[in-house]
Formats: sequence, structure tokens, C-alpha cells
Amino acid sequence: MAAAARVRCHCNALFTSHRNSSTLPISPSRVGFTALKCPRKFLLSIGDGSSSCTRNVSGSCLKGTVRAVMEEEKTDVIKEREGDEKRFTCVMKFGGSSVATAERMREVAVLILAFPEESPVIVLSAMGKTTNNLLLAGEKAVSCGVSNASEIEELSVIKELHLRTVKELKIDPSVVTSFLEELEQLLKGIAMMKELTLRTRDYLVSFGECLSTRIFAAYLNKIGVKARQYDAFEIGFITTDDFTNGDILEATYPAVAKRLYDDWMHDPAIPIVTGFLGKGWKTGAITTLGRGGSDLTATTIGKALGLQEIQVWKDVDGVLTCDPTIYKRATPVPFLTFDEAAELAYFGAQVLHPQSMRPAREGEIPVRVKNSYNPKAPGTIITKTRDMTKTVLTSIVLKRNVTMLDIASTRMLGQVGFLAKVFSIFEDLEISVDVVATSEELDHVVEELEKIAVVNLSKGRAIISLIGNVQHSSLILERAFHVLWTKGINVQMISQGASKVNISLIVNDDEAEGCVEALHKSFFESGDLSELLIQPRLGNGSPLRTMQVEN
Ligand SMILES: Nc1ncnc2c1ncn2[C@@H]1O[C@H](COP(=O)(O)OP(=O)(O)O)[C@@H](O)[C@H]1O
Ligand SMILES: N[C@@H](CC(=O)OP(=O)(O)O)C(=O)O
Repeated sequence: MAAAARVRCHCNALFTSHRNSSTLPISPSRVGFTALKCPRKFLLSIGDGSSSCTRNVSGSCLKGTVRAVMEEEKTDVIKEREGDEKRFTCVMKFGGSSVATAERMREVAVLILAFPEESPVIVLSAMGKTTNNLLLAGEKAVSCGVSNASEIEELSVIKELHLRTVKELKIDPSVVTSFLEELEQLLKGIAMMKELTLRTRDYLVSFGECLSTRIFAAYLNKIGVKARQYDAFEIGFITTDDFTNGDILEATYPAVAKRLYDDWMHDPAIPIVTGFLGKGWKTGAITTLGRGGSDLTATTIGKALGLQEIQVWKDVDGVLTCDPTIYKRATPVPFLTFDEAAELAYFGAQVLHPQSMRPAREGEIPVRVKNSYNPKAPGTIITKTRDMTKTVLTSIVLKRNVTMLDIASTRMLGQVGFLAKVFSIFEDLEISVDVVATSEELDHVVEELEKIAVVNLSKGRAIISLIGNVQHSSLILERAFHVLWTKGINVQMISQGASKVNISLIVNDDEAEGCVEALHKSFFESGDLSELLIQPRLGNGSPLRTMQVEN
């Protein structure tokens, strides 16, 4: 559950931290799928172990050739680069949907080989829904009894998926069997202990990425593309010991860079790194970076190695104007700033991990979001700055199941003291407003707040975040309120992020999807916003500072 708070005294409160943003023009993208048309020549060495032949192919037909070879399933492919020095140029992260089956893994191999001028580091998530299945299996193990642990349905699904995948890819099953046996033992252990601690939970879900990367590295090696598997927690991904939500520590960057470069110098091979995982700096135990954390693994590697580009490959054509599962006419957003992307992720767009923009922003490395199911789609490129002059709204984000706290001062403290006290209560209980908080935690907050204020807790709310150019806040608000008024929706609270890219509206959860659809139609499908920009009615153009609406 997420929380939003309204503090009533003499001024209003902002809940997002201040970030600077500027509006310089975007730099042209450095790599893209035009790479497929690269005219350079490659030497393909194709053999089945006993005999081999070589073919010279141009960059433009490399993908087709590799695919043909792979489809035949009987040859080795060795790609050699003519001449130029090999250094890592980009990191390519493939999410669970991109590597969900053997067929998808073949497609991903084709994609990687289709970037002939790239020397990539590969980051993989667990196959398909494996992380969810591991978590469900762990929860069932707590109460099913030791003798039933081997029969947990999700364990069978995980075993079946990974064994079928190695079979279909024709690689040695020993790559996965010992892990699957260990996983079963772990579930028996959980069943015996009748408890699943956060630390054990992280160890449990780590099997997903450990398995997928081993399978993929073995497959690349089998087809003659030299690859080396890495567990992130063994190569320097050091995190805080916050199990299920570890924070990457600075020491990670030099450690990861050293390990990957040293190995490359001694024995070049494409690194295949587990996403999502780290090692707690005090406990030395496996940690995870929060759901969707492989994006963060990728951007961390990008910064550590000072790469030219970070690519995150998903099952959608980039970052879209809203979640396509909420409204299917969402369309791709071609350009985003790190601020916009971070805000979008922070306010609940599942497409990117909330912390993943940080290393990219610090390293000033462009992030490209691509669709592994539709590689020709241009995707979204995320950079430090972009031309915002024609931008009104970029994307609409919905965060559901939010609890709103209405906090009114009892005037025991002055205004400054009151606000400081309110925020110190949140800080003491380690709850960030607008971020996940369990209802138990909220009970504590309310208990503490009631010592200094009258507190009203409203469940079943949703935050609709309008990510865009807050220089046009009046236009955005006029349009948004008109749309919602037409639908008879009462906005219960409004706040503007200090990042100048976000206006958030709180509405009832059960009305929220309809609101997103109506807002999307008005902002992205009516086609009249750009005309309004040509005839501005915005006075001096200074952005709205803060405001709050109560219904
Ligand atoms: N604004 C948005 N743009 C694109 N996808 C979104 C957006 N908001 C939510 N999503 C969801 O995010 C999903 C992709 O993210 P995710 O499942 O984490 O990908 P992966 O597992 O491949 O890394 C999409 O299938 C889509 O349902
Ligand atoms: N497998 C992890 C990490 C991850 O990043 O996954 P994905 O890239 O499929 O969202 C999860 O499901 O959370």
C-alpha cells in the first residue's frame, strides 16, 4: 500500500525532492537499430564440431545468417571482429518476458549478434514469471509441511520450465539440475523452519536469475559465441543489508569495472550477469534490489564501465503515454529526460525500476528502452536534457491502493515546528510519503501524529501523476480539471513535484482507470494541445509553485 499525506496548517507540503532540470536540446542518439544495416564485413565460422566452413557476411545480413544457422540447430557460430579493438560499448538488459522460453532466448541471442559494432555486457532477469513463482513457492512452504514441500505446484512449474528450456536449446542439463535440487532443499528447509525471513526470501528468489544466466551463457557458448556467466553478488555488487530492497553502495562501481575488465583482458567473452542481485556489505548474504531491479543492475554496470549506452529490452515499444494494460491506446514516448523517467518510475510505472535512473544520470549515459518482441520500433531514449518547448504532457501514471492521511494541526506547535515534527515522525518510522508503507506501519504513524494533530486516514485512493512540462502547469491543470469535472470526478488533493515534471492528483481508486482513459484521450488523442501552445495564455510563464485542493 502506498501513502499520500496532506498537511493542513498555513502552507502546503511537497512530497518529492528538489531536482534541477534544464531544457537544452537532446543530443542525437549514438546507436540504434540502424546498426543492423552496418555495412561492415564479418567472418562467420560455422561448424558442427567435426567440420566447419567460413562465410564472409556483411553487417546487414549477419542477423539473417545467424538466425538461419540457429534455426537449423546443428552448427556452431563464431563471430570474429575484423581489426578494431574490442571494448565494452553498451549494456543490454533483457527482462523476464524477453527470456521467458527457449525460443525467446534464441531471439535474444540473435538480437545481441545483430549489433555487430557493439561489444555488450548482458544483464538478464529470471525467465518469465519465475520470481513470482519462487515467492509463491516460499510462502506455501511455510505452512505445507516438510513432506509436501517437493510437491509445491510452483516448484514443479519452475523445474519443468528450466528443464524444458535446456532440452530445447540442446545444452547440458547439468547447468540447471544442481540448482533445481538445491532449490527443493531450500523449500524443505523453509517448511521445516515454518518461516520465511526477508533474508531467506532474497536467497530464494536469486535462483531465478542464477538459472536464466547459466542457461543463456551455455547456449551462447554452444553456438560458438564465447560467453561467461557472472553472479552479480560475486563480482562486486555490494548493497546495504536491506533484504528485498538493497541499495547499491559506491564500492560497487570500481569493483565491478575491475572484475569485468580484468576477465576480458585475460580471456575475452561476453559477460552474462544476473540482474536484481547483490551482496549485503555486513552480512555477506545475497540481497535483491527490489522488484524489477535488473534495470538498476544494468544502469549500475553502465556507469561502472562508462559505457556509451544502456539498453533495457522489454515487451513494450518503449515508455508509453500510459500503462497499456490500463488503456490500450497508449503510444510510445520517443524522448524522456532522466527526471521524467525517474518520476514516472517513482510514481508507479512498472516499466522502469524507481532507482534505475540514478546511475545513468550520474554517469550521463543515455538509456534506451526497446521492445525485444519488436526490435525495429525506435523505442524511448532517456537523456539528461531534451527540447521541452513543444512538450505539454509526456505520460500519465497511475498508482493504486494509496492511503491518504489528512493531518490538521492542533496548534500546539507553531507552523514550522509542526511541519518539522510531522516529517520527523515519518522519518523515524522510515516511511517515505508516496512510497510503499504497510498498514501496520501506518498505524504507528497515525498513533504518533495524533499526539500533535487531528489525523484522518482515507483508504482506497489512487494517485494519478501527470508527467510533463510543468512550465505549462496552468494549461495542464485547466485541461485535467475540465476532463475530470466533465466526468463528475472530485479531485481530493493535488501536489506538484519540485522536479518540475510532475503534477499529482488524488482520486478514488475505483474511479481512477476511467480518469486515466479520459485524460489520455484529451491530452494525447485530441491533437489540439500544440495549437494552444502557439497562442499561450500563460501570463509570465512561471510554473505553479504549490497548491492544494480539498473537496
Ligand atoms: N508508461 C508505461 N510504458 C510502458 N510500459 C508500462 C508503462 N506503465 C506500466 N507499464 C508496464 O510495464 C511492463 C514492462 O515492464 P516489466 O514487466 O518490468 O518489463 P521487463 O520484465 O521486460 O523488464 C509493460 O508490459 C507494461 O504493462
Ligand atoms: N526477476 C526480478 C527482477 C527483474 O528485474 O525482473 P523484470 O526485468 O522481469 O522486471 C523481478 O521479477 O522483479
